Amino acid sequence: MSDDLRKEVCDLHAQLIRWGLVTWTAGNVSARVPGEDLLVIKPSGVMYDELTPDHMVICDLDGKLVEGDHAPSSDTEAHAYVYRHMPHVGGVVHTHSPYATAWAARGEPIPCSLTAMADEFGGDIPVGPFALIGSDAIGRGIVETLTGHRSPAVLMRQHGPFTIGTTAKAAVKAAVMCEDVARTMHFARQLGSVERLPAAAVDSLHDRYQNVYGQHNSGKKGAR
Ligand SMILES: O=C(CO)[C@@H](O)[C@@H](O)COP(=O)(O)O
Repeated sequence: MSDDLRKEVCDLHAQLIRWGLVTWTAGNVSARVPGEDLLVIKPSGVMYDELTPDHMVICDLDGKLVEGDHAPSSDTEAHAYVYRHMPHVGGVVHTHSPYATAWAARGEPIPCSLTAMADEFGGDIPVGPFALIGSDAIGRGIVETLTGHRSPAVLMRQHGPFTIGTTAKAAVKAAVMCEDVARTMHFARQLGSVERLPAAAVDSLHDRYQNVYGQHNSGKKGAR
């Protein structure tokens, strides 16, 4: 198990704090261990400013602890279920970011009315079913909702956002962008009615952003 992956997952937890996506110990980030039926995730209930790479625990894809001195995150089984059923997913994130969680509290999908939503989500951000914590029920809801959907984010009803990505960094980015558009759409809705973008525009914007935007063609590393 590479210590690099433990450090990467630990550092990504700091991004949840940086972008205001979590309070106290809420939220979690995991990464699939390449080539292994394993995942790396934070320990349950440990303060973010205490987290170190050594705190990160390794679990199998049934959510069972394989390596580590701490009990794994409460959401480990949910993350594990996603990895078992969505082979392209390399990272899963859960937050309680306030604006996205307010949409989840109402059980209302965020309508795709912004070019930024078309770029990152390829359409609305959908709502998944309410599910109790501590089993794979949340994972089932994530997979049911996101399978066949372009969005990397799902608002689990009356709970909060979960995001997926080909890497843990991509899943964190989706969580950051989910909260950003949730906030903007909240203000837009407060001040007036909103209209979805035309489907053809959403397709064009999503394709450009996913395949052209940034340094795709320069061979240079970009933020992505
Ligand atoms: O919302 C939940 C569980 O889904 C919180 O308990 C979660 O955000 C944080 O739990 P952990 O500290 O990762 O066990």
